[in-house]
Amino acid sequence: MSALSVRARIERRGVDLDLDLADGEVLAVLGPNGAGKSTLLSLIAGLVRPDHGTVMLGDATLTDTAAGVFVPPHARGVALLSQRPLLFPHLSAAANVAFAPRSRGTGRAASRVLARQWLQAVDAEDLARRRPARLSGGQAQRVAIARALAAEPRLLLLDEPMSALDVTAAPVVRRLLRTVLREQSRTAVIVTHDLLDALALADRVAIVDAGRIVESGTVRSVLTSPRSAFGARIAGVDLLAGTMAATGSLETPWGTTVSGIEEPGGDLHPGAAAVALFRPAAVAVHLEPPHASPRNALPVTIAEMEVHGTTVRVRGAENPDGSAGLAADVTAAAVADLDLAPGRQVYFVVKTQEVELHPALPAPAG
Ligand SMILES: Nc1ncnc2c1ncn2[C@@H]1O[C@H](COP(=O)(O)OP(=O)(O)OP(=O)(O)O)[C@@H](O)[C@H]1O
Repeated sequence: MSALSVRARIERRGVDLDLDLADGEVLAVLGPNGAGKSTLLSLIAGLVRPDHGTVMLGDATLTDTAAGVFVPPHARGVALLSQRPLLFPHLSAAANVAFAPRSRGTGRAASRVLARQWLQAVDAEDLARRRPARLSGGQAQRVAIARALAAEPRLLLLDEPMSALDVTAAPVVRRLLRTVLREQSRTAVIVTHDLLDALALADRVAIVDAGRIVESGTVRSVLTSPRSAFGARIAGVDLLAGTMAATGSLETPWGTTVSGIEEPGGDLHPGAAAVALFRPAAVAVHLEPPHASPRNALPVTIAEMEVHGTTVRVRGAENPDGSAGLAADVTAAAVADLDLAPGRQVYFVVKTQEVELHPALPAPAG
């Protein structure tokens, strides 16, 4: 049985989500703005009702539209930590933390003891008497984490918990969350824009795009072998999506053919949805297509160029399907020799054996 299972559709938000989480698993949810990441958390926390669907926490049904079940947020056993620590301004840090056990019916004295323990666990004991107005962003977030944990949730939801913190406070809170999530084997879903969070905190990554989970896997697999445009962008690899035209050959919706090496056992029959992946460092930039060689020559209009140390990343304009333009890493000398500049038409040349072909999820209908 899954620790968490979500199948939920909300028409007006264009969201149709399907997700399972194992006990003790930490899932990082990444995706572009407006993709539906916060909506996913709201569905689990009970802040939003789906039009159709279910949310199960272990064997407890939290939402079931068909059966008319909707457990209110406070009774779900789920704690939500948001970007800004929503502490009660009129209560001290200790009283804020004690509020969680108090509202579950724990006595005043016992709640106070628990609050002290949780503040200790987040290294914020010395802040116990302070009101939120006198806490820094990082300190307030630590207190908010203590309060979330003091509620003894079965599931922790984190909505960009580091995004409102400055550069010195973010690593401290990230480290603290890592300790909390790992040592206590918490089950958690963390929405983030920051790949570092996924690397530091999560076992698995799910990528949400346009209201759907378009990719899910271990942090490593998504970074080394992404299947979605967003996954490719965060992994820093080039990705072209299309369908298999023949063995070892993918065709994009705009008619570009890319040859590559098929994933063994990938079952890439002609017509199958697939992605071609290659590294920007494997791309050479030419002014003319090289003839008669087993290479791909992809026509690209240069959109921008960025210097990274001794290499220059040449980024092509967006692909006709709206996906991110291809990137090539070339030497500064090559940029000078070829007189590369934004607006120039060039060919990105990449050897067949540098291109991996993998099965992809078909594009969502509608
Ligand atoms: N309260 C709301 N009422 C109606 N629609 C909403 C509401 N909140 C979000 N939406 C819509 O639902 C979709 C998903 O938004 P959501 O906030 O879940 O995305 P997100 O991935 O969290 O984005 P971001 O990274 O910008 O926070 C968007 O189309 C958005 O406009």
